[in-house]
Amino acid sequence: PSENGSGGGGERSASLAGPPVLENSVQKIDVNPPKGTRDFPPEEMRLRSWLFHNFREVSRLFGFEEVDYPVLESEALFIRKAGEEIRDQLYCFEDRGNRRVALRPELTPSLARLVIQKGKSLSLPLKWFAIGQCWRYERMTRGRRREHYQWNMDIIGVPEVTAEAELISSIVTFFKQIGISASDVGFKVNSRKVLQEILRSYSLSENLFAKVCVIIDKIEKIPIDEIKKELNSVGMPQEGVNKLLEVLSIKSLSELEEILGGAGEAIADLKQLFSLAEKFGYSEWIQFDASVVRGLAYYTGIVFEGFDRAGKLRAICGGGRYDRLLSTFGGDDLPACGFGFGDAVIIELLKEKGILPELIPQVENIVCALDHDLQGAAATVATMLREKGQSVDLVLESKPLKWVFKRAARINAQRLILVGNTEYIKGMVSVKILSSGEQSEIKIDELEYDHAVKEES
Ligand SMILES: Nc1ccc(Br)nc1
Repeated sequence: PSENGSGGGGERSASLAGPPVLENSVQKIDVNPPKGTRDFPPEEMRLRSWLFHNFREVSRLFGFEEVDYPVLESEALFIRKAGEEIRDQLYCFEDRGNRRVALRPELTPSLARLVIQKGKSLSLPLKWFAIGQCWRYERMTRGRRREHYQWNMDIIGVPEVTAEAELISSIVTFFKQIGISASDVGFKVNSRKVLQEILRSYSLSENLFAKVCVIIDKIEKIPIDEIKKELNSVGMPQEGVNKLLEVLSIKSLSELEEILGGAGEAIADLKQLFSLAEKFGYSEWIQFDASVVRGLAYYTGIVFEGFDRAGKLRAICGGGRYDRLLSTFGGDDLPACGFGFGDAVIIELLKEKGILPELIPQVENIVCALDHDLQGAAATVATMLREKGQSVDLVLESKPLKWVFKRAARINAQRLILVGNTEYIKGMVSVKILSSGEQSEIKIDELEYDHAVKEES
């Protein structure tokens, strides 16, 4: 409540009438963020900024351009009928214009929408990256988060597996850049074309494909009998189910080749990817795993996921080829592949490994007037330093020196600059290097000051 009293009738001073009574005495609001969401106060924001800086640095190294889209999209962008969890948990609602809208659960459909919108004006290949907040509405029974930030990298217009190899290389680069090695994490790599070839060999219709992938993706989350039941329920005959489950347990490409024969695209793609991995220098990071299909309906080819070798955490990142997504929105198909990398599991991994970065607030100068009538001079000194690119925490009110030193230590200032009368009239300020304690008087113009400090009137 403000000191001049607020609420009905004339102004009242607090001293006369006791604490001000707010009109309709508003109930204290809940100061926590909405369920499943996070605030980012300075310490947490430093870690997030560090993570995003590393995402951006790798994206720059790979020549990707940054893009972004509205967090709010038409619900239609995410309505897929393959039984995905991401669909069941869509954060959707009807807006005041009676439009069905949703907070985006992922970024790829927005990318597809923008590519269709831009159409022929785009010169391929596109290499776009984004870091965006994504949402889900999950019953809080599981107490899981409802928002996270995802780094996405996508290559549009390249049908060759070189695109997937490049994307995995970018993630390897990111891991190495933050101190994670191939002994900490790996990538499980597969191709959905394996499944496609099996469905074809049982002359099962292609529209089973997405649903079967979504079911298989749950293979480590629900009992195998449930998996079989769901596969049967979407129309897979028992014989096909058994063959499928047999293929999922294959451990090597040569074994896969025996089962599928050497003519299929699945084997060719996977062989090319592993050969490229050799050339990129990240062979030790990847392994074939026939059971990996990922849970998004639109993947059509190579899929991969980053995992922690200790087996304690959920997938760190995941991605793959999605050559048919654009046509599901009425656009002309373009070859496409990409990945999503969330901001949560990676932090858990860094904590597990004990390699979270130590991020401290940093400011070069704290400037303080030693008495109130020098506040203007202090502002002038601060401005001069800032114009030279120096960061300054300017003390904005009269404070005892003890307070100033305490604040200087808390914000980790490198230099304390005191504007005091005796020095000031000589055009000087007192400078203390806080790490060494070394103190000296410096001419203000030697602080790279480019115009005379005008006498305070
Ligand atoms: N898709 C999605 C969105 C938000 C969170 Br938290 N997790 C997954």
